Amino acid sequence: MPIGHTVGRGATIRRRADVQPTLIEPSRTFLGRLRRRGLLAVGRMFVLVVWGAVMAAWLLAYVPVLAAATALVAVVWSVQGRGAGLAVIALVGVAFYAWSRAHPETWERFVASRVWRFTRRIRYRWVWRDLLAAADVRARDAHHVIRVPRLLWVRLGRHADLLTVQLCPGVTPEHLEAAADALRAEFRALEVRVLPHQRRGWVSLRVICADTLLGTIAPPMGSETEQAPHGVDLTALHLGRREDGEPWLLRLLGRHLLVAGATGAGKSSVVASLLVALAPAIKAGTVRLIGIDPKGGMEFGLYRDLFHLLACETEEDMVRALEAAADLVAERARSLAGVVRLHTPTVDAPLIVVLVDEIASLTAYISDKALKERAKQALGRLLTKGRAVGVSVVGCVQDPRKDVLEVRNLFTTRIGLRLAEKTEVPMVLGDGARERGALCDRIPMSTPGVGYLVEDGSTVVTKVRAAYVDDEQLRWLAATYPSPSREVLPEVTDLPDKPRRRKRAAGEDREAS
Ligand SMILES: Nc1ncnc2c1ncn2[C@@H]1O[C@H](COP(=O)(O)OP(=O)(O)OP(=O)(O)O)[C@@H](O)[C@H]1O
Repeated sequence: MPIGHTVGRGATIRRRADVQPTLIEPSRTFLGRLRRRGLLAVGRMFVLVVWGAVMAAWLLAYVPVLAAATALVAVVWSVQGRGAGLAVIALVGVAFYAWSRAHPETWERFVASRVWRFTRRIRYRWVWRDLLAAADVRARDAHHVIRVPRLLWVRLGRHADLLTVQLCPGVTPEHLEAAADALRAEFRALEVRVLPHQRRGWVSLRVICADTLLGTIAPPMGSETEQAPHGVDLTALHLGRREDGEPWLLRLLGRHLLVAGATGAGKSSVVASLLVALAPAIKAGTVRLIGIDPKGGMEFGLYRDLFHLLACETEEDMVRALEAAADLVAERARSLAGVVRLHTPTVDAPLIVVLVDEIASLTAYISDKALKERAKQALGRLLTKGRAVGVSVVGCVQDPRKDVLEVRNLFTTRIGLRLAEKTEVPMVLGDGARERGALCDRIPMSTPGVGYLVEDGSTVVTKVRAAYVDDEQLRWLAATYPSPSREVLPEVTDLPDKPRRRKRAAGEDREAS
C-alpha cells in the first residue's frame, strides 16, 4: 500500500514519522533517488501553481470589487501597455485607500470582511490534516496509515462558518468535541462547536469568528401591526439574537422553558423579551399569563396588567395559583381527550403561560412541608400533562442543584445563562452539553442575558442573547397590551385547601358563640 493512498472514507496523512518505513519503496541508486525527488518537486510545484490559480479566481469571484479592479487593470495593460497598466494599479491602490478612510463601514462590508473570510477558507484547508492529527482526532488503519476525518466543504458566514466533515472509521463526534479547544485556538476563532449532520457519518463544525452578542440588543417593540403584523407566531417568538447574527426565535407552544442563571445573569431579561413577543397575543386574548412571583411582586408587579392572575403575596397564594393551573390542565385534558393531539390556542381556550420567577422558592425554600409537597405535585402535573393541552410553564432558577429543583428534566427547552460552576452546566442542559460547547461558567459578568440553549431530543447547543427591555418599556408594554381578563385568587378554582378554610371558619364560629 503506497503512502498517501486513500482507502474508502477519510483522508490519509503523508510523511509522518510513525508511518511504517517499510511501506516506502526505496530507490536503489543515487540517480534514481535524485530523479524521484526532482519529479516529486516538479509535481508539487505544478499542483501549487494550479491551486494558486484556482484560489485567485475564486477570490475574485468572492470579492466582486477586486474582480472589477483586476479586469480594469488587465484591459488597460493589454490595450495601452505596461506603463498605463502600472499607473492604473497605483490609481486603484489610492482609490481603495481613500475608500477605506472615507467610508470604513462600506469598505469593511464589500472588501475587507470578504477578503478576511476568504482567507479563513484557505486556512481551514491548509491546517486541517496536521491539526487533526496533532489534536489526536485520528485513527490508524490496517496498514498503519494514519487517517483523519475529511473536510468536505466550508460555508462561510459573516460571523460564523460551517464546516462539513466526513468522519473516518475509528473517529467519533466525541473525538472532535474533545478537540474543540485546539481547533478554536488554531482557527483563531471564539468558539468551535460540533453539530450533528443529517447524513450518518458526517458532522458539522460551527466556527464562531465574531461575537455578535457583545452589545445590548434592543427589543422589537412597536404598535401591534409593527410588532406582530401577521399575529403572534407562538412557534417562533423573537427574543433576541443567536450567535450567528440571526434572530433568536423560540417555540413556546407545546414546550416548557427553564431559564437558569446566577444572580445578575439576566434571567429577567429573557422573561421580559418573552413578554414583548407575547404582548399582542395577550391583548388579543389568545394567551393568558399566570404569574407567580416569590419576590413579593418586585419583578412582575411592574407589568401587573399583562397578567390574567398574579400571585405574589403569600406562599399559600402562590401554591394555589399553581394548583389552579394544574386543575385547568386536568379539565382541558378531559375535554380534549380523543379530539386533538396538540391544542391550538383560541380566545375561548387560550395558551396559558405559567410564569414562575425563582421556581426553587416553591419547590425547596418553602418552610411549610405540606405546602411544599402541594407545590411539587402541582408543578409535576403541569409539566407532565400541560404541554399538549396548551399550558406552558416558564420557570427561572438560580440554583439548579437536584435537591432544589427535582423536576428540571421535565422542561423541554432549557437555557443556561451565566452559571457559577461548570458542574452546574450538565444539571441545567444535560450530560455532555458542556463538551458540546455550552460554556455557561465562562460567560463574563459583563454580558448579562447571554446563554446557551438546548432543546429536548437534540444535541445542538445554541448561544443566544436576550434583548434588554428596560422598566420604562415594560410599563409601556403593560399599558398598551393589558390582559382583557383578570382573576383574583379566591375565585380561581375549586381550591384544594377548602377543608382547612372550613375548619378555620368552624373554629371562628365556635369562638363567636
Ligand atoms: N439582555 C440583557 N442585555 C443587557 N443588559 C442586561 C440584560 N439582561 C440583564 N441586563 C443587566 O443586568 C442586570 C441584572 O439582570 P437581571 O436582573 O435580569 O438578572 P437576574 O438573573 O434576573 O438576577 P436576579 O436573579 O438577581 O433577579 C440588569 O439590571 C440589567 O442592567
